[in-house]
Amino acid sequence: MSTADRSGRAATTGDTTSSTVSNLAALRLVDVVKEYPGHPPVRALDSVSLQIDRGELVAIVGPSGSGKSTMLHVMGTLDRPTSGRVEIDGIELSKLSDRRLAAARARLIGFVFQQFFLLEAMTALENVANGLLYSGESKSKRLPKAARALSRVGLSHRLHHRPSELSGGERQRVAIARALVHDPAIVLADEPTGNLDSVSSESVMELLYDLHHEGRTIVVITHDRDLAAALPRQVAVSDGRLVTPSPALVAGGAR
Ligand SMILES: Nc1ncnc2c1ncn2[C@@H]1O[C@H](COP(=O)(O)OP(=O)(O)OP(=O)(O)O)[C@@H](O)[C@H]1O
Repeated sequence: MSTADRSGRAATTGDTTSSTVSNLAALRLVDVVKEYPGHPPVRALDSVSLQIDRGELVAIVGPSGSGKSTMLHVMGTLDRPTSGRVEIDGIELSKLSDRRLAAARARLIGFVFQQFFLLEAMTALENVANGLLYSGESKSKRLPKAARALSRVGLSHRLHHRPSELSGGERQRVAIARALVHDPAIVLADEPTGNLDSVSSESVMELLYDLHHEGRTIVVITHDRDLAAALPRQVAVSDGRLVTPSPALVAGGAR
């Protein structure tokens, strides 16, 4: 699906019939609870319902221990909720087998992490092409797509550099290219500027903003209130609950 196909929010925003809400939604959490076992168990997410529409750039913001990482793991299907539903691009993921879930995750979601998670033995081009491994495409198709993704993030002059030969900001751009190369329904970025100096942070956030203007759906998880305040929508988390209700939920859209 093209980037343009993935977006298209503006035309129907405000119409909250359930079919329209589903068509608009890149991601929906419905009554999600996540408990970690223990004595007593820890309820890290407590009845969280949230809709993120296609083309949105959203900050999920909260202090340490509020449940942001747990939410990222549940949204990204890296961890299963104790109860509730997780839908991405209209597909309910909570009930899929582990094998199908891994395939859906690889197709639907792009991840960006604070620590970059690039492979040092590989060039930037190979690292980004790795984002297409699950697509089943041949290497001869993966490499030109990776080169285009690196060009999009301003790194066409660094294709054959290894991560250690790149600056922190450039490494994060490689990671963003890897997250985008398979045209995911949503990009989940966990503290994407957490390891960067202020200049690199600003330029990575500008890139995320540009990608949002091109129609990408991006969720930024952060503890940084200033960074969150600069994004078009903020969802605040406190003690595992949403402090700011999603507008779609207020309108009765997601239940
Ligand atoms: N594996 C686990 N087992 C038990 N409790 C956990 C586990 N992981 C997280 N928790 C608890 O769940 C709550 C939410 O943790 P989470 O890591 O999601 O918060 P966070 O907002 O991401 O914090 P930080 O910004 O410090 O990373 C915390 O009270 C934490 O102690």
